Amino acid sequence: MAAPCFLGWDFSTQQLKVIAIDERLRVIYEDNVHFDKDLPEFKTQGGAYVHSDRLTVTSPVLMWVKALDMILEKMKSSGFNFAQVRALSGAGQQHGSVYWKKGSIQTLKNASPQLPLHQLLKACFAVSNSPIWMDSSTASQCSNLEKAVGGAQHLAAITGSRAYERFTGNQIAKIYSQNPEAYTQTERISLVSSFAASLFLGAYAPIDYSDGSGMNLLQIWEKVWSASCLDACAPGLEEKLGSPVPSHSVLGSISPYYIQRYGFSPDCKVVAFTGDNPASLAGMRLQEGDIAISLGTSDTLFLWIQEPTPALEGHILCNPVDSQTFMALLCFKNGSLMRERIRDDCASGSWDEFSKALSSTVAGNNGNLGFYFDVMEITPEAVGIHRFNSDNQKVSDFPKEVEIRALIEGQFMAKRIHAEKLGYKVMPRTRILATGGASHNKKILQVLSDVFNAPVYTIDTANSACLGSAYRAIHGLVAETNVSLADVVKLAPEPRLAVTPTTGAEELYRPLLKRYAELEQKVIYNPTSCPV
Ligand SMILES: O=C(CO)[C@@H](O)[C@H](O)CF
Repeated sequence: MAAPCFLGWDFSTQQLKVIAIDERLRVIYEDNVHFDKDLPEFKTQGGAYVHSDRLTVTSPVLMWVKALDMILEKMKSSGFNFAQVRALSGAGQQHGSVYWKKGSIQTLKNASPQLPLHQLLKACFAVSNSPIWMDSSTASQCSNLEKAVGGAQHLAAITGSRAYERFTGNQIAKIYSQNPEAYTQTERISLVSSFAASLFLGAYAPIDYSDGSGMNLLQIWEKVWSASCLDACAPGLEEKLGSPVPSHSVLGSISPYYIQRYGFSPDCKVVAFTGDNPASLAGMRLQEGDIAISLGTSDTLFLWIQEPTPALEGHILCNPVDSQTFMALLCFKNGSLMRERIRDDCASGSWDEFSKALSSTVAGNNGNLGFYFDVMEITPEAVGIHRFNSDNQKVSDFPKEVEIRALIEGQFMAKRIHAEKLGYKVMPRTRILATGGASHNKKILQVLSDVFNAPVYTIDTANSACLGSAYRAIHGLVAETNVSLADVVKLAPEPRLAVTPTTGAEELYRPLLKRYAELEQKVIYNPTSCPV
């Protein structure tokens, strides 16, 4: 009898990833399908289409379906034994939404194992290009929603966030107003996470509390849909969403399609999928007092919170591993794509040269500060590139190595400033847990450690959302017996200490952080006049 294993999936912005772990939590298989490279027929950039208005951003839903076909075929041809999979769970980029056309439930349920999913489902989506988290085109829907519930702070108090353009309720409202026929033709609306779970379940999977907290629709305290928010977005929405469930829920057994086509066991359980960031929290085994930083397409900061106070900035979500507590999330849209653009422009596309530039410039960059937002930034709302010299004078450019340090110091000072605005205190026991592509670069992590004056740890794999999903697959099988995720993952590799703060870092960055916060007020996007 093959040793049992557990699968974790991550339907992220740029790729689909899978990780298999055994009962001792050792990684026994990893694979991915990169959307741009492996599915060139969709012609995406970074897995998405940035539309000509520079605000609308979508991804083709059939690309995600075809990526799953491809990765399962890669696993099959590599001889992966699907029969050993006891349970699977997964993650999806948050806020994105999928619109299942009327009648699709039958196609899902009766999928013929002779055909790949992308052929079976090609007529199942009322909206072929799903809005995703990088979209900033729903400002009018956001103001309508806030007005309907009594203002931004009220909406934050109910749903954990004020209205954000990328949040799903506002995206649904836009589709309802601009494409009413598609909305009428829609029998089910999924998040990317619950859409992915539906593919494995062969039925519509429910939205989990944690990813559902990223929609401006869920009352995060009672964990039910807010009627006033639903009504403000579109009619008949509750029926299209279905009821939300705790993130550790076992949704059922895997669909017969996978048993017949790939040899999965009929006993393989599907555990609710969740958002990529909540799954990362599980993958990094975040504890209270830690700050987790996911350095991915977007840079995301998140912390474990017992008693949140929702604010006009950042987000409070239901905690994916303990539905009695919460997590706080701060998203910085200009993350790895911004770092890659500066690497290309200032370090001839080489991370080695990029790192050398960080080594050759002094901490604090002689007072030069920069704000780097190629796309409309979320935290704060600002766009464009803004450089200031040590006298706070705006300058049009920096020498290449100064530009590189200004980018990295600016990105991390913004994170500390906005985390402390959420009421987070960097304390002596604070650990920074870094994951994502840039967490492999020690020079970048050294700047992070110095700006926060805290040690930085990394986990063995940058795929924390994937790993967290595999951990949650195991946890789902025992959660009803009140076993905590921490108990389930105690055999997992400990986070590894990567760097500690340079002596004097706190004194050096304290005045710079103050200047950065003041200058940030000057670059905030003000639609009535062009930013500074
Ligand atoms: O918008 C975000 C979180 O609010 C991003 O981190 C997406 O989840 C990335 F997929």
